[in-house]
Amino acid sequence: MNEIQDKWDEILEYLKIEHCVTDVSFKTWLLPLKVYSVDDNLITISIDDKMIGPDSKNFISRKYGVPLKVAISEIMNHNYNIEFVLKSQLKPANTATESDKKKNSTNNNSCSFLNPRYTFDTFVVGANNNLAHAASLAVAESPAEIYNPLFIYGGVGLGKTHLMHSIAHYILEQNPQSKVMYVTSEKFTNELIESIRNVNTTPTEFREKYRNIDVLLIDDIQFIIGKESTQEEFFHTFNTLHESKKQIIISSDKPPKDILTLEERLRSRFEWGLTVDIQQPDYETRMAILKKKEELDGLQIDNEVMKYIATNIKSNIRELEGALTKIVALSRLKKKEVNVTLAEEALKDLISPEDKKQVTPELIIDVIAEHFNITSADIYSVNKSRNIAFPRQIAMYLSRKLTDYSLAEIGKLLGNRDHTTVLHGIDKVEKTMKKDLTLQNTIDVLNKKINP
Ligand SMILES: Nc1ncnc2c1ncn2[C@@H]1O[C@H](COP(=O)(O)OP(=O)(O)OP(=O)(O)O)[C@@H](O)[C@H]1O
Repeated sequence: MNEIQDKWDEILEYLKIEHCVTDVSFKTWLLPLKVYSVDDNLITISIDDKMIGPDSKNFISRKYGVPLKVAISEIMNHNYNIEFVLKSQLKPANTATESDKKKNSTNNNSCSFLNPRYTFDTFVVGANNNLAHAASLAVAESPAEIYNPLFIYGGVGLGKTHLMHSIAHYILEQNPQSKVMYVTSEKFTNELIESIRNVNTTPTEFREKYRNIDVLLIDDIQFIIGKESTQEEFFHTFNTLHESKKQIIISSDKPPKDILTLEERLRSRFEWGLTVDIQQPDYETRMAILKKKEELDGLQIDNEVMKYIATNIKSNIRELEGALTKIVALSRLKKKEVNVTLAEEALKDLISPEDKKQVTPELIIDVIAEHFNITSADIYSVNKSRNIAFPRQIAMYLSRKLTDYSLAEIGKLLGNRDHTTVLHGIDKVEKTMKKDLTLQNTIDVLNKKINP
């Protein structure tokens, strides 16, 4: 096992060169593969399905199964059989290799969550985002030298987080020692609240964590609006980092001048560097983004279907990508080929004539799933593990608060549960919120995401 693990990077590198795998595909498909176990002649390889989706297993074994076997045999001088398993189906204790564990412990304070798919290579540049892209790349190449802070703003789902993660990946690739911290403003607020209450950390530790770094990326700053102590703390964090010539990158849904309730001293600081925006993509860019997703997901979709999606979904790239995923899922479910008729059926709820989004439990569930980094299917399922059960209870609570659905209807939607289960879920969230300020903050953020 150890021998194979030691040579794993070499095996992947061999495969990359021998099969002319592009950098993007290599990062997306091969780097997340880890040796889980070696039993006699069988190597079990885990796939990080949370990062690249459960469908990736078929694709990876079809496309890379044989080349990987050959690469192992070349480097190890021995023939092994291989099998792929999804990481989510493994016991947590077994999933991390020793080197993973080491990496996690040393990187604890930096980028605990960076999506490996969000890199400059996978970011499609169009007229709507070329300035934001160029500024982000410039900052990634020369942190704290040109634009400090870099302030990126734009509407929902237009690529702000993707660009921020790209900057973080790039800086870490160039300089792995660099202390890069990516955080949402919600997490920043929650950690501050916890530190004030001495839960998990103290105020001094909190300050040290955020002030002793080289690069701070703070996403969705609009969620600290109206939170006075968070604004105050962030003001001091900003000053300390800026004075010591550390790079700060901020994202928001609006430019600083339009964030009306933002304290003046923070607003003026946000405008010290460069402010760039991301607009809605034009038709050509939407097509290019769909093509990129098709390539990354190993799909082959009829061009007419791509045109149908790009013509009808204009304002949100997350929805554009989601539309493609929905069509593919429906085609698999119904065992029908992907064509425009199927696309019309799959997207009938998404493409509404008034183009006005209604708040429904389904929308609430999608937002919650994305927020907690689980899937909507998890929330609908019968899975009772805590990391899913609690977001499900939040879905019950918000569905009741924000829609006209009855307890029974919400229960039916959420895995055919009884109305008393829903009532219990709502009660649990309400009671927890009374004593837990971080949950109050999270619910507040979710509310704003659902009703931007
Ligand atoms: N130019 C692009 N090229 C490729 N993919 C993109 C591009 N812009 C956005 N995406 C994809 O669209 C999805 C949504 O993007 P992202 O999460 O970065 O948006 P956001 O602006 O941060 O949204 P929010 O306002 O909800 O925080 C992601 O899957 C991202 O990879």
